Order: sequence, then structure tokens, then C-alpha cells
Amino acid sequence: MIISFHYNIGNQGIFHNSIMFVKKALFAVPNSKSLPIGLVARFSSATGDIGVTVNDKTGVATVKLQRAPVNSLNTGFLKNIESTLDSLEKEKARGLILTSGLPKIFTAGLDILELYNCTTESLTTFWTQLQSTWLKLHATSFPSVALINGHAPGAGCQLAMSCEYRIMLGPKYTIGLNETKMGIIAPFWFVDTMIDTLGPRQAELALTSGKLFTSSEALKVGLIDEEVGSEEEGVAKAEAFLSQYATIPGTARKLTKLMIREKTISNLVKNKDKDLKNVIDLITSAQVQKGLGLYLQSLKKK
Ligand SMILES: CC/C=C\C/C=C\CCC/C=C/CC(=O)SCCNC(=O)CCNC(=O)[C@H](O)C(C)(C)COP(=O)(O)OP(=O)(O)OC[C@H]1O[C@@H](n2cnc3c(N)ncnc32)[C@H](O)[C@@H]1OP(=O)(O)O
Repeated sequence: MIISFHYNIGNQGIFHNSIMFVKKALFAVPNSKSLPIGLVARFSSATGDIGVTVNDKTGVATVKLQRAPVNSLNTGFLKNIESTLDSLEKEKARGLILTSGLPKIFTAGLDILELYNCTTESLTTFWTQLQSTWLKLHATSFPSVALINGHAPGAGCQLAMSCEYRIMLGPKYTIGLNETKMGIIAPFWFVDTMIDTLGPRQAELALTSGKLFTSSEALKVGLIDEEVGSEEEGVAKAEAFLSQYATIPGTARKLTKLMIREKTISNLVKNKDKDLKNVIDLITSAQVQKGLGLYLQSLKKK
């Protein structure tokens, strides 16, 4: 017997920030004893799809990012991700597996079109949303795993580092904070997160060179925790990691996580405006705009 639920999202171009769990159908599946049981959802909008499947035995939600062609993070997509996390908190999810529904790409990081030819106003909206989505992901009350099933440059790496455990599909894809390669600077909270993940020595080497690590290099420096040969293996490892928390009291777990992350979180919370000003000053400068234009062209020329 399978119980299927669908999230029903109010959709006015972009999603409302609440998900209603609506029991849609109760149906029997003949001859199936081992089909996954769960809540299934698919969100759809011009600013990206987010597929959510919740295993109703374990309470673990698999969230699949899907914004073709490369899951680049624009304001609407970031807002959808934040709304999804809000809903999972509200529904008391027991764990998160964050992955991509696209082939080859986890996420290509920030949508460079949000940075190029932007206005101060549009950049403010975008950056404020990015800060807000990241804070939510970094501080989830439930344990989180990034199943990195494709490239994860820039903010793609940042999202992955904010999950508590990283499993990456090898050997073809790369991950890292590549901002300096683009002639820009990673924001201080990206830097803080990388230092928390790699330690200052490896973070400095990685950040100053804008290094994109292969999965085996990432494993060596501790940027990822496991490298796998297939998505199925990745899902099994993610579920195994999350299952250890089934017997750990949730509040103790959450408070411990927040204690460890508190410095990095409060650094951004206290300095949000300063961060925004830095970004506006840097990104709207003629020199950086020229560089971003050339970078976009180089991507399109390939
Ligand atoms: C004092 C200073 C203080 C503060 C700092 C201030 C500001 C800092 C802000 C900096 C933060 C930056 C974080 C980031 O995330 S920057 C973005 C990093 N990402 C990248 O560099 C990825 C670029 N893309 C790629 O390398 C490849 O596309 C990728 C490996 C992901 C996929 O390769 P593939 O061959 O599969 O696809 P492509 O043909 O390259 O791409 C397909 C189309 O998608 C477009 N594209 C790709 N990436 C992006 C992107 N990030 N944003 C927007 N669009 C993207 C690409 O141009 C192709 O478009 P079309 O040709 O189809 O039109």
C-alpha cells in the first residue's frame, strides 16, 4: 500500500512561502512490497522546479533542484529553496538530502545574469534573498546531506558546505569557490564557511587560487566526506548517514550543531548590511561588470 501526498503550492509566478500538505490519493499498488513509500511533491515555476520526496518511514526529505540548464541560483529559485526549507521545518522533517534533478550539474552557483548589468535595487533584492536562504540552510534543525551529483562551483559549493555531510559522485565533476578566477572576491561568509570546512590553511590555498577540486581532490582535503561511483550508492550512503540520528534526541543534536555554527551565522547576521554594501560596491564597478561580461561570453562560446 502506498500513500501518496502532494504538496500544493500557491503559485503566483513565484511560490508562496508555505506548503500545504494535501492528502490527494490513497491507492494500492499491486505486487509491490518494496516500492519506496513517501510523500511526493513537484513544484513548478518559471524560476525553477524543486522536487520533494519525503520518506514517511524515516521522515527524510529528498529535495531535487531543477532549474535548467545549470541550476543557477537567481532570486526566484533561491526563494523557492528557502520556502521548501521552511516547509520542511514546519512539517518536522527528520533529515534532508539536497541534490540536483539535472544531469551533470549540482548547481552552477549564482546566476551571473543577476550580477551582470544589474541595478542597485535588483542586486539588493537578489543578495538579501541569498543571505536569507543560506542562513536557513546553514541552521536547519534537521540533519542535512548534500548529494553532489554534478559540478558545484561558487555558490553551489557554498550550498554543499552548509549541509552537514557531503557525498560526491566521481570522478568527472568539480567543486570549489572559484570567485578569484572570475576576478571577484568570495563574500566573508563564504570564506568563513570554507574555513569551517577545510581549516584556514587549505581554505586559504583554495580561495586565493579559486580552485575547483575534482571529487578525489575534494575528498583528500575534506571538502567532501565520501566519493561514490553512482547516484544509487550516493543515496544509500546519505540514508545511512542520516539514519544514525534516528536515536539521537533532536533538540540536543540541533543545539550542538548551532553552537558549532554560531560564530559564522552571527557574523553574517550582524553584518548583513555591510556585506550588501560590499557586494554593491564591487559588483556595480565598471571593471567587475566588464569582467563579468567577458566571463559570460566565454561560457556561451564553448
Ligand atoms: C570586498 C568584496 C566583498 C564582497 C564580494 C562581492 C561579491 C561577490 C559575489 C561573488 C559570489 C559568487 C559566487 C558564484 O556562485 S559566482 C558563479 C560561479 N559559477 C561559475 O563560475 C560556473 C560557470 N559555469 C560553468 O562553469 C559551466 O557552465 C558548468 C560547468 C556549470 C556547466 O558546463 P556545461 O558545459 O554543462 O554548460 P554550459 O554550456 O557551460 O552552460 C549552459 C548555459 O548555462 C549558462 N551558465 C552557466 N553557468 C551559469 C551561471 N552561473 N549563471 C548564469 N548562466 C550560466 C551558460 O552561459 C550557457 O548558456 P547558453 O549558452 O545556453 O545561453
